Amino acid sequence: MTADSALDLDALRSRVARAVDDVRASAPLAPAITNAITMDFVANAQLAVGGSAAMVYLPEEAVALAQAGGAFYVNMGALLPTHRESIPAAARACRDLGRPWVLDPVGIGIGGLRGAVLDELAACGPAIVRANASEVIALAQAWGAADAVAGTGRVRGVDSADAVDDAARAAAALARRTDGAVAVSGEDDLVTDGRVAVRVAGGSPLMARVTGFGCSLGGVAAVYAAVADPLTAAVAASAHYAAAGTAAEARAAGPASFKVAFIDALFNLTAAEIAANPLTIEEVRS
Ligand SMILES: Nc1ncnc2c1ncn2[C@@H]1O[C@H](COP(=O)(O)OP(=O)(O)OP(=O)(O)O)[C@@H](O)[C@H]1O
Ligand SMILES: Cc1ncsc1CCO
Ligand SMILES: [Mg+2]
Repeated sequence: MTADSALDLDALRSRVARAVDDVRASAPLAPAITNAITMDFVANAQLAVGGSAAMVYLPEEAVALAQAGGAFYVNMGALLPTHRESIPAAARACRDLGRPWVLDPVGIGIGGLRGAVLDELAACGPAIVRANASEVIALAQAWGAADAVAGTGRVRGVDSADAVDDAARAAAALARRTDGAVAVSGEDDLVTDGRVAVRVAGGSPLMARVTGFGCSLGGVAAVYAAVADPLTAAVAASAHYAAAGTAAEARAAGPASFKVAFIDALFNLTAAEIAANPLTIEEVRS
């Protein structure tokens, strides 16, 4: 491994620290179509890391914000009829503008509308897919990116039924299919561009006891995608979340106070502290 190799961990940490500084210096707008359950958490997390938030429902407004923003976030958590038009419209606008966008295919497999929308998104190349293990496996299968995968890809509502390691092959295949990055969340996160796999440790089990940590992580990944390449942006978001989760756990009495301490930690951690979060990097063997 050489000093300037893509596998060089010090270089990756430097890119993460620079992304943190760049977001705080430029406050990029990362507009979102996202679910109403966790919308408040998504917007507040985007603001706490230094970005800017704006949520819309309507197709025309989604296209306008795709033009105005540095990157766009699409979260399919709880679909309404308008999302049949607005989500593909936003994704197509981003593709045509060359604007990075982030997809969280929450609850893939529930009902028919999600499948119809995801079929249209397959041609729009998300810069980052951010999801839990079962959702990553299911999306890789839906988009024809993985023939033989471990795990079930069966989502239990919006929670994962699979471990992060079970989604590793599907994530790498999906990243090669989208020519972007895929971030699988869980106890340790796995971020891959199909060539390298970065593991992000740290965080807290309390992050799974509050709804919206994954949704808001996707919104923060979009903020970082406005200033950095997809792999760096996804690692920066996961490392920022893990470091903030570790810090917040030390102050929390339970899930509610943990969420408050977590948003404070997103805001207060230094770029060096975020870049120092436990990371490993390895080559993907296909
Ligand atoms: N046991 C754990 N230990 C450390 N970090 C965790 C743990 N469980 C989840 N996390 C972290 O919580 C965040 C969200 O991951 P999770 O897999 O719970 O997302 P999700 O299921 O999509 O969440 P949601 O749909 O509720 O928004 C990630 O940053 C992940 O690293
Ligand atoms: C609980 C829940 N239901 C639909 S979306 C969502 C937020 C976590 O994904
Ligand atoms: Mg989720």
